[in-house]
Amino acid sequence: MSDCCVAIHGLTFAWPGAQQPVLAIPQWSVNKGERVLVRGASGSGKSTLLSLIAGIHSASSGYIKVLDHDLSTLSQRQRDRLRANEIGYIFQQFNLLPYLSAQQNVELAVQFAPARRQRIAQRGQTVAEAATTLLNHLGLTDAQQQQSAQTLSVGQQQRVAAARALLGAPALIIADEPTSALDESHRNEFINLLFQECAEQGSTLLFVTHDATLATQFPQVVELSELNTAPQQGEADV
Ligand SMILES: Nc1ncnc2c1ncn2[C@@H]1O[C@H](COP(=O)(O)OP(=O)(O)OP(=O)(O)O)[C@@H](O)[C@H]1O
Repeated sequence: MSDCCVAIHGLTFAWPGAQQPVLAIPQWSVNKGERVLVRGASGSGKSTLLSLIAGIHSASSGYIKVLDHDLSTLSQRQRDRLRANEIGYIFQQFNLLPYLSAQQNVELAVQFAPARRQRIAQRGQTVAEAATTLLNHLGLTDAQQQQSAQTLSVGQQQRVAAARALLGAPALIIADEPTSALDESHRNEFINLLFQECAEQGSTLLFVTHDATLATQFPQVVELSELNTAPQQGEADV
């Protein structure tokens, strides 16, 4: 096993029907345990890049390796399994199930992820205990953990989404602009908690945002425009 968590080589990706690729990344890698911020303007392809790394969409050419697995050689089922076991995804809109409690939302993360359940068992915890531990660390009270997700504040929902991504220590945590709805102090506090939890369980963090002010929080910052050689919107006809 190499030190690489994500390795990209000669990647291009065009949406069906598009004349130009939205992404063309000759080379990029993220090592295990790193905390990387990818910054890019709205519409520059950040979410698209994350969906390719997560194996939700497939590259048009080139390869993406996640934990040494070349995604292009895996079947859809194998990609789904790799994503379930090794990638925790924090979505921009959190994607919580509104009528389930915070605790139930978190526990759902490992329902189809045997490797994540196994890592929890190896720590001597049940899934419910591990979910409670994470929600406690992320600052939700016992009462809040039993509330339905729809009755929580945006900041609390965001912490539930983070706990769901972290449960069972996936190798890679992907965060797609999860702080856009927060004020600066809550945003910084959330990022620090995320760093602590990733460090504790050895997860790599890949965080994308359009917000340049977040750069000071991260040990590594990458501008998507420096990775991506595809013509950006408005450049194609120049
Ligand atoms: N499902 C899709 N089908 C076709 N085009 C898409 C699809 N999703 C995104 N795009 C296009 O791909 C480009 C990049 O979109 P993407 O959502 O990856 O950008 P982003 O940097 O994440 O933007 P934002 O910061 O606003 O979320 C945009 O031009 C967008 O219109």
